[in-house]
Amino acid sequence: MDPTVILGAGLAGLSAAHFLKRPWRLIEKSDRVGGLIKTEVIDGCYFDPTGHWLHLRDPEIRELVNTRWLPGQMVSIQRKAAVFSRGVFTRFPYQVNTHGLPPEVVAENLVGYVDAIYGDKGRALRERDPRNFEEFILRYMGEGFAKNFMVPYNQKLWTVHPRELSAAWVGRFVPRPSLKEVVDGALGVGSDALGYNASFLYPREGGIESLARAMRHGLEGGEVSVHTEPTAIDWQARKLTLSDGRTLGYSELLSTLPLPYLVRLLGQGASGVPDEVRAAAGRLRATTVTYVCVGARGANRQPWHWIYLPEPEFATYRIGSPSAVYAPLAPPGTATFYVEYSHHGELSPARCEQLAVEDLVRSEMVHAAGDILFTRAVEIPHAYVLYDEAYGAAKAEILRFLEHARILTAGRYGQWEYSSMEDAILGGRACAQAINAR
Ligand SMILES: O=c1ccn([C@@H]2O[C@H](COP(=O)(O)OP(=O)(O)O[C@H]3O[C@@H]([C@H](O)CO)[C@H](O)[C@H]3O)[C@@H](O)[C@H]2O)c(=O)[nH]1
Repeated sequence: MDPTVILGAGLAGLSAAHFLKRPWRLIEKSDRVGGLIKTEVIDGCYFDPTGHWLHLRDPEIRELVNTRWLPGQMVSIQRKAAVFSRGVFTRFPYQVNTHGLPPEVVAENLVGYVDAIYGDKGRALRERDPRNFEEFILRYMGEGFAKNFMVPYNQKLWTVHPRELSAAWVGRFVPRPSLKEVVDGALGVGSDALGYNASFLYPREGGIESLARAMRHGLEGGEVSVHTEPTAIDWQARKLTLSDGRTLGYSELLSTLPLPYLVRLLGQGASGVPDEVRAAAGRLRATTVTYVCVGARGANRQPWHWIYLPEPEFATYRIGSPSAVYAPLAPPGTATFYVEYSHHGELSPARCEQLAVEDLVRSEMVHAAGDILFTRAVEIPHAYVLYDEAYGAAKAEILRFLEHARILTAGRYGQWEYSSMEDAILGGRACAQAINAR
């Protein structure tokens, strides 16, 4: 019998292989498994593709990570994140930590919040569901928070105005503060533990890629092929053509590849895809993120694990510091950073490296440009999926066809969604369980 074929050996693909109870074949284009769970070492400094901190909620996944995949090798870290705005650092999340900002900004945020939640001004929005992300912000935070943080920050992150996005992705990721939290935060007596990532896990050694390596090491019942990718999928014949020219039959197919790319592969197979599915794939959009890995002379000047930069004077939306999160990620006397740039179309690596140096110095994360030891820009092609007007219907059209073609998808790219590492592991598990039950 042909194996279950899994396309892509990121977390979702590795997880599916782990949970499958039938023979499987895992196909990965790159030279190693992990997808974005990849750690590069530059001059003794460890860099993941931006922040890859594990927040685990599912008991089975927590148990697997802590006792099977990386037993005794995870460190637990309390988040220290901040916002840099109006020349001061305030703690993350902005909406419950405004103490320290200029008083007129604090007042604008507070008055806007009270108006939105209790006042006449917010009544219309309170009486219906938000039609877009801007309305969500205004409904749950008010005009001050919108103007002073949420709109400018999210515009940079998503590359489009929040009114062009729905709020379908916000879930646990965007805190909706209570009055007490907002007031406590304005007075500087709030809790530091709000939000989904108040604490997180990270491997003691080897960066986040250790997790992918450990998952691969524990796999049984199948075969991993790296340096291999499909060039066409014939869904009626249940066959893939591979980059080396061979064909591979499958009994079940699970794809974790970016959804538009999967549609293209199906279009290149003998069975083809309907025009409307191809058109739907063309309507799916995502941002590209270029992050710049930076090493700087001297210890970290700031304690922050990462900072958010809402103001347009900074081209970056967020700067993170692996060495601040976990000191062994850099040699003693070196501070490391990832500086993130979101864009559509061309933004050259050289330009990002130049911007990163300017942004690091102006945000006071690094003392002077002369302290920079190295910069290296890396591009993530589909970093954040855009939940724009086309998103819901286009994705539904594609998923309907995939169901008809009996192809499952999982993961941030396979499901074309905004989600966490744990969500990818859970998605892989759900698909494996569905296949096991067939
Ligand atoms: O003060 C703030 C800052 C941001 N937001 C909103 O929260 C949304 C989510 O932000 P974040 O958690 O940073 O999003 P992301 O999915 O990119 O998070 C990954 O990166 C790390 C870490 O944040 C940086 O390394 C995190 O652990 C990962 O899951 C954001 O879109 C803002 O709209 C806010 O409400 N208040």
